[in-house]
Amino acid sequence: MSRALDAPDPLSAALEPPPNETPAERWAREQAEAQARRISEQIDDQIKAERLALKKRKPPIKVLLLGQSESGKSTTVKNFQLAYAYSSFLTERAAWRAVIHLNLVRSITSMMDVLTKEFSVVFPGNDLSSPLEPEYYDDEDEKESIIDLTSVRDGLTESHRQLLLRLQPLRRVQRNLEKTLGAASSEEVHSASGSAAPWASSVKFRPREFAVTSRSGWKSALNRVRGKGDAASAYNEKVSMDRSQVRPPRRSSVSRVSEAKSDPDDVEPNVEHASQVIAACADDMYALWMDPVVRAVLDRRGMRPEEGPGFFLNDVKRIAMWDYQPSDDDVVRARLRTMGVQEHRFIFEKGSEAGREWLIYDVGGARSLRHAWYPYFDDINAIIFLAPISCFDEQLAEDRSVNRLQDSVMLWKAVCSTKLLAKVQLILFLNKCDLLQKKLARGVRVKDYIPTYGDRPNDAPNAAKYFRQQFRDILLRHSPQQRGFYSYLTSVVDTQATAIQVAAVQEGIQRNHLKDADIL
Ligand SMILES: Nc1nc2c(ncn2[C@@H]2O[C@H](COP(=O)(O)OP(=O)(O)OP(=O)(O)O)[C@@H](O)[C@H]2O)c(=O)[nH]1
Ligand SMILES: [Mg+2]
Repeated sequence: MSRALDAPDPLSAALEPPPNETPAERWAREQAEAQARRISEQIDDQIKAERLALKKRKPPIKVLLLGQSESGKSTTVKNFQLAYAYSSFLTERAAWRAVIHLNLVRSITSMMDVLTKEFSVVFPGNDLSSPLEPEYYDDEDEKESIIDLTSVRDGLTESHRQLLLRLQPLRRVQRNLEKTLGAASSEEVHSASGSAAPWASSVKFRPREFAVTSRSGWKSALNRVRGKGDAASAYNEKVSMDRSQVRPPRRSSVSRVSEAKSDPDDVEPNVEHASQVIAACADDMYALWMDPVVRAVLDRRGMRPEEGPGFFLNDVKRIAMWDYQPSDDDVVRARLRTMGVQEHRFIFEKGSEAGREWLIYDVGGARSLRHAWYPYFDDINAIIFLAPISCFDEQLAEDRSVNRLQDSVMLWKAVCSTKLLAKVQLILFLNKCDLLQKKLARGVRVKDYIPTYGDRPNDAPNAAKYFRQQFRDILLRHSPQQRGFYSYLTSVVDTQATAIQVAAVQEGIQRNHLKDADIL
């Protein structure tokens, strides 16, 4: 035992200063040791602070946007982006150009479809067939539809027929843009539409079981065209000097546009080519939209592009320009369908909630996509439910036997009565008030579609009040436990008015969340 104590301790031996250390060496060694100690203490402090911050970190507030297709959910997300994440809004803005071009072209081709039906086949293949060379057209379908335009009716004249002929290349542009942007750009409705609220009629749904979240949101569609917009504007700058010489797409100009296509090996349809054709068709698109005879035909057929999604015809000249860059308002009004469930992150930079993260989930509203909602119900703080109240006289695209307002009401009732959502704050946006106003002003009567409306005045304030009351009654009657009714009359394409409402909603959700967390 005494021998063991007498033996040199290997640890202290290792820490001992070297033998024969000079005073200068000793000073240097002690300085180095002090510095090492300081660094080690700093690291310890940092680790402690990080641990503390992790403990204190506020959990994100999660908000789910619900409502039928075209109710305005994604447009509401854009309003949140404008208010709280403007830099990410700006980053995406240029990429919306292709979507806006597609929206514009689709309005024109839908009008062309209606007008084409107005011409009947009287003399197929006679002298009135297309004045343009057959090889001008890109494919057989286009040739067929042209040859059918052989007579005139209802005030439509030969000049209208010529206009339609010159606009034919837009059909190919539409197909190419749809192909480039992917499934979200299509408004195609699948026949197997499903019920209003699939989770309410089935017991097989379990929270989070099938959750598939795309963090990128509409970015996946926009990313396909990102960068190409920049290339397009560079190219457009180059050719804009020559713009006065570019005629509407008669054979010569279209072939010139085709030649302008970047690379013969590039088999991908591309947005640059689309914008060349669109620019070349600008005057004809404008002429078609402004033509009183055409408007009368559309009116008779009950077609109102100005009340539909992605309406840009009033801005055709600006949007069809070579160097067009979307404005904030253009982006808000652009229509791109949501597929699946998309997550948007916001981090608040100012105020007492600085650093708080918000997750906003935007869902696809078509009936066939609603089964994907349920997995998000178990872990959510608030739901913003969008009910477009201008749709009282319209049918669901996915099931023509169902009135759109009726579908919203069924959906609201299902959301209110879902037990899993009993404690979730519900905020109702009675949306598209601007369209409601226009519709009633042109004489559409609510009571013709909603008999219970009775003889109340047929104006927007009274109709909105009545609809609000109906939604309120459902919430009170069907909620599993008592909860407040928060509602807003909105037109979410009006970014100024919506900014105020979005701020109120954000504050309301936050207050409710803090109250729940027993902080207030
Ligand atoms: N005039 C008018 N148009 C609106 C309003 N809200 C939305 N829109 C337009 O309606 C179209 C559809 O809006 P979205 O926000 O894409 O609809 P959504 O609910 O996300 O639709 P899905 O993604 O299919 O579920 C867009 O073109 C919007 O610009 C509104 O209050 N007034
Ligand atoms: Mg959407």
